[in-house]
Amino acid sequence: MIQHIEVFLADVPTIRAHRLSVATMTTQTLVLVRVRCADGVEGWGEATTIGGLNYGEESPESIKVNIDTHIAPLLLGMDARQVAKAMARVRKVIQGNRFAKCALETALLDAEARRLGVPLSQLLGGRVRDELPVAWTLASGDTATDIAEAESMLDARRHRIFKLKIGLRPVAEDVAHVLAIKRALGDKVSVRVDVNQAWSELDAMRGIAALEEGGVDLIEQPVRADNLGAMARLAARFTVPIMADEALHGPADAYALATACAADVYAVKITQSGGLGLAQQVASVAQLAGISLYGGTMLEGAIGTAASAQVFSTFGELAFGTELFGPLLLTQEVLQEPLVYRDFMLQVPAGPGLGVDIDLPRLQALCRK
Ligand SMILES: O=C(O)C[C@H]1C=CC(=O)O1
Ligand SMILES: [Mn+2]
Repeated sequence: MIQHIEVFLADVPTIRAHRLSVATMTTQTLVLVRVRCADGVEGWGEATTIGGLNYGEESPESIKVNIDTHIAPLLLGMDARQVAKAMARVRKVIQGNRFAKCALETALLDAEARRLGVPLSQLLGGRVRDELPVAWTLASGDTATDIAEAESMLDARRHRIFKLKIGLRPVAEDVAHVLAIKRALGDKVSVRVDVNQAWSELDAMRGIAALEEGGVDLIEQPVRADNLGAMARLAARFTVPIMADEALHGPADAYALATACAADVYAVKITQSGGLGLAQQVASVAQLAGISLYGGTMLEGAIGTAASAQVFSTFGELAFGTELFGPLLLTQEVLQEPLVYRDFMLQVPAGPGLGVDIDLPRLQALCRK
């Protein structure tokens, strides 16, 4: 039986300022959910988002208050082992709140997989890979700093895929910044850009032409999420793949984007999809439509990153790898044993449930009082 649900908000400083077109982050607020069951088993989930309300329509505070006030009461007393039934109840009466739903589904599946002594991926059909390629985001705002950071990641054999955050400066300046980095790093790396919706369609036509010419491998969400027409025209016009990120909020969007031929690649995120099963449905739609996959992040800490890894490990195709580097952007560890990154890969945890264990005293020390 589901006995207790608790939401923790922890403000963790980042290792450096992280500049996106919608926000500059110097701390990340981890939103963690613990579900305790009557049989003594507990599970954890994460609903972390980016930039308060700058990126999406759920903030850390709204997620906590909505779970505490509206969602937890629906779940308390239900059979903890019937995860699908519990989530069906929540989905029937709660509109939106995808991040909260994802965290709760994660926690329930973590608990059930621990009970069964299997990795969470086993409850999702089983994994087809045990490690995932991991991109790093260069977003210091300074070209030379970004190049030095990338070189050190290459030397440490941690990352060889780099995503550059652009869209804040004029198009010509952003293009010069990206191409300087691409020239400095050469063909041994993959350089990609994320515009976070900042460009008009005209900006995008100019910017993408230059980036494609300069050898950039992927263009993420160049224009507004709701402008599927522009996404489709850009995808048809350019050879460099166009990736949907903010436009993708679960299977219905995946279907609409596929129907509109509005993306070549999907950035699948478990929170944006509304849960682990729904993220798998997004992948199924992509597979049916011939769209490639990329495992995205909302810069979650270790719990959300482990949950994402469990899901992405089940994807048959993952042509563009993942960006599951969230914990590496944070100055504080919340796990007893950190996730393992080596040889440009994240090892998908193999133990029961999420395969990671929270260090509760450490987390509590970081939590808002
Ligand atoms: O993809 C986004 O828009 C959000 C996020 C993912 C990596 C990163 O640096 O920011
Ligand atoms: Mn993005």
